[in-house]
Parts: sequence; C-alpha cells; structure tokens
Amino acid sequence: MYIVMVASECAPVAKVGGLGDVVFGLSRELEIRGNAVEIILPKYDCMRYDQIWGLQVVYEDLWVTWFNRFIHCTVFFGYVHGRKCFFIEPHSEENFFNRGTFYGFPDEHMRFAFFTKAAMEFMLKSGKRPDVIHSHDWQTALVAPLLYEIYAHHGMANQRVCHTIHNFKHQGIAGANVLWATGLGRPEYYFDLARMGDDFNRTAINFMKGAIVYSNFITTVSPRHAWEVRHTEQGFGLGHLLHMHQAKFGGVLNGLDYEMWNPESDPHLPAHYGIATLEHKYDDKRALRERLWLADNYKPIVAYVGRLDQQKGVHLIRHAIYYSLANGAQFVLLGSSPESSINGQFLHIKAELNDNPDCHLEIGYNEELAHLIYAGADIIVVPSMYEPCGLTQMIGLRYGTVPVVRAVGGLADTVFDRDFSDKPPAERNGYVFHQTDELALETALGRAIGLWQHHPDDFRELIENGMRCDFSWNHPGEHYLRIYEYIRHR
Ligand SMILES: Nc1ncnc2c1ncn2[C@@H]1O[C@H](COP(=O)(O)OP(=O)(O)O[C@H]2O[C@H](CO)[C@@H](O)[C@H](O)[C@H]2O)[C@@H](O)[C@H]1O
Repeated sequence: MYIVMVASECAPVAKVGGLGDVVFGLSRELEIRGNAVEIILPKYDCMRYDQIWGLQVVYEDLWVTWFNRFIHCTVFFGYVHGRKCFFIEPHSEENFFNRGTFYGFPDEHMRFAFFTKAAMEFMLKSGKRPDVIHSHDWQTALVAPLLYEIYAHHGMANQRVCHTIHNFKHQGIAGANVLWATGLGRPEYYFDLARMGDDFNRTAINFMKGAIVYSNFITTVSPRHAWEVRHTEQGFGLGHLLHMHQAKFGGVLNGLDYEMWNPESDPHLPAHYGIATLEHKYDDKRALRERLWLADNYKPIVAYVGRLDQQKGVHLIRHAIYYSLANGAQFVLLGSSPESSINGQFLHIKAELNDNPDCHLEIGYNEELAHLIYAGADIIVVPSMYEPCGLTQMIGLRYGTVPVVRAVGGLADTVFDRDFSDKPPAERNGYVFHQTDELALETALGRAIGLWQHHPDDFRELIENGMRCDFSWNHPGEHYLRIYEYIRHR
C-alpha cells in the first residue's frame, strides 16, 4: 500500500511532543511491513537539519492558490533516519514557517491551513496518488474536506483519508477567511453544523470537526480515550459528533519506536543495559547525577519529562517535587511551557530549591537529556488530568523506570497497579491513582518510593515486569493497516 502522512511534526527533525514520535514511529513500522510511506512536513527554519540526510530540491515551482493570488513554494526531499520526507517551503511575505519556533502565533490557523492546502497541491501536481492519506490533529485536519470538496474533482477521486486525533483540546477554530484562502469558499455551506460549523461559535468553522465529518476513518490514540471522548467532557464538545460518526471511529493505542527508544543501544546513554544487565542502569543514574549536580546518595530519583501544560496536571507535578524531597527521594524535571505563567511558576520553584542537592529542574526542551533521565531515574510520574495516550510512561517501562500515573486515557491502558489490579502479578508494572488531588498522588508515589527503599528485590521485579511489556509499533502497525485496507475498499 502507498501511504502519505501529512503532519506538522516528525521526530526527531521537527518534534514538540508525542505527535512527532507517532508520525515517525508509525511510518517506520508501516515501511517495515512492506508499504511505501512518505511524510509531508512544513520546512521550518527551526528544524533539526542535522537529522536530515541528502536534503535537496525536488520540486521547484509549486504554485498554491491562496485567496486570489498564488504563493510560490519549493519542495525539498530528505531522509530522516530512513524515512522519506518532503518539506514544503513557501515564499511569501507571511513568512509562515521561518519564525524560530514551531507553534504559538496569532495566525496559526492560516499557517497550517496553508500547509495543508500546499501538501494537497503538491500531491496533485507531482502525480502522487496514495491509497491512503493519513492526517494528524487540527493542524492538518483540512486534508479530508479539501480532498472531497476540491481535489477529488481534479484527479484524486480514489484517495482515502484516515485522521488521527492526538489532542481534542486544540481543534482549530477559525473564521470564514480560511475558507476564502483555501479555495473552499461558500461559508453558508461549510458553516452548516453537519459540516464544519463550530457548535459553540456560529461564526466559526472547526477544522477538527471537518476531519471527523469528511474522513473515511478517525482514530484517537488509545481505546480508553476513544471511550472518554464520547462519554465525558474530554471530547471538548465533540462527543455528540463522534457518537454520530462512531461507525468510523476507534481507539488505537500508540506504539513506541523500539529502535529509537532502546536502552540496549541508545546513543545518548553512557551505559547500555537490558533486562539481564540491569545493574548498568545504575551507571546511567550516576551519569545523570553528575550531569545535573545531584548528590550521589542512597535515594531513588523521581522524574517528570514532558510539556508543562494544564493537561499534564501542573499542580500535581509541583506537589510531586515537594513530596519526593520530603520523603527521601531526589527529583528531576525536564519540561517547558509556551505559557509564560507556567514556566514562571517552575522557574520560581527552581530558584527556591537551587541549593538542594536532591533536586534539579531543567526548564526547556532537550532530547538528549530526556533519554538520560528516562534511563537514570527510578520512578517517572505522569499525573495527567487527561492523556489521550501518553508516551512517557511507555518510555519509562522500556527503560526500567517505574511509572506512577493517574488512571486516564492511555495511561490506564498501559500501567497496572502493583497492589490493586485485576491483572495477574507478573503483568503489574507500576502505580496508579484516580483522583486529581494531592493526597491521591501521594497514595501512589508514596508506595513506589516505599518499595524502592524497603523492598529492593520487589522493586526490581516490578522493573522487570515493565521491561517485558510490548508497547512497540508491532500491534498498532497491524491495526492501522487493517483500517487502511478497510477504507481503501469502500
Ligand atoms: N522538554 C522536553 N525535552 C525533551 N523531550 C520532551 C520534552 N517535553 C516532552 N518531550 C518528549 O515529547 C514526547 C511527549 O509525548 P506524550 O505522548 O507524553 O505527550 P504529548 O502531550 O506531547 O502528546 C500528545 O500526543 C501523543 C501522541 O499521540 C499522545 O500520546 C499524548 O497523550 C498527547 O497528549 C516524549 O517523547 C517526551 O520525551
């Protein structure tokens, strides 16, 4: 099968969070299974160009209609760790992708509507006719509406769309100008609630709604979250629409790229280890302590790695820091937020704990350090308010770092409490809590720290249970191929 991914991120070249990991990992798995996969991305100025091999111009003159003019684009091609990637570079005064960061601009809808339109135009003009186009999140949610309303009438009638929603909170709410810009036009038609009209703002269209209505199949990234978005407020207003379209909606648990995330060969680690050589994990723990100037004492390291967003349970992350320090553990945090108030909060805590030899907060984004933390830490906390899938707990499991998670979304599908679970003991791999208050977090984190301190052999067994889990792309890859086959023949 021939699949084209249209996305705003792909690890490690353009990654802000889990979306980038999924686009890379799924593409790799599909290729291993004998499919042809290509990825279309914006050509951001802030990409990791050192992660692209053989970058060259492959399509000089792509003209994309935008309002009532044309924007000239150049298309580049390069390999990202073996994946075939096309990068679209527009030349216009809007300067869509040369802004130093990936996201966070007032004209965000225009930037990604333009990218999506350009990706469709590129496929049309360069003769690409994939069996399936796979789009991701609100940024490329207009693929399906553009395909069925415009491009199907210009020679792309046989293409099918699978759309994956990684985060329901950000839906892409915009005014009629997006319709005029992309050539869709006809606001009275698209503002219809059965098409793209936003249910809560009658003067806006909703990109994600467009993807749900027009795509041949929609997935979210875990079975539990697929249920939550239809039955709880986690659908952020789209629950009813998903009910209406539930015949073509499902949850597919994300995988983890087991080549990129492998403690036995990870190039970012000073010491490599596996389940049989776990003692080398402690060399990485030592290296992590050295790198972050932490005391080398007999304490477990509790870690948090991730975006600092309300979604991630900011108040519980903060509490986990103080609770760990007060209960005989060290704490390491790596994260950042686009919101200055959240960053400020953590910078404040960092200043307050500056002289504490058991704590280090790193406010920023650092891929290499993230790998060392997953390997060097003993426990990883993921106290999310909602979590469509979550990759950090899966990385933790792979690296022998015991996850302590809140029972939501993919966290509930992947982590099973050591003491309270209906799973057999050998399948229990971490600690789980349910409520959103500090005490709830303490009940789980306290047990994890306690086991490390008082029952090291049992703690090691828990680590090994986690390392034996298979959260690779193997099963999800097969699942996505079944979905592609299904929509291809309809
Ligand atoms: N400061 C930092 N430095 C280095 N690395 C950092 C970092 N902050 C985050 N990362 C990395 O980014 C990834 C985060 O992935 P997650 O899936 O946990 O969260 P995210 O909310 O971004 O993804 C959304 O999409 C994914 C993919 O579908 C879903 O799993 C998830 O639930 C959903 O919220 C991990 O690889 C992590 O190591």
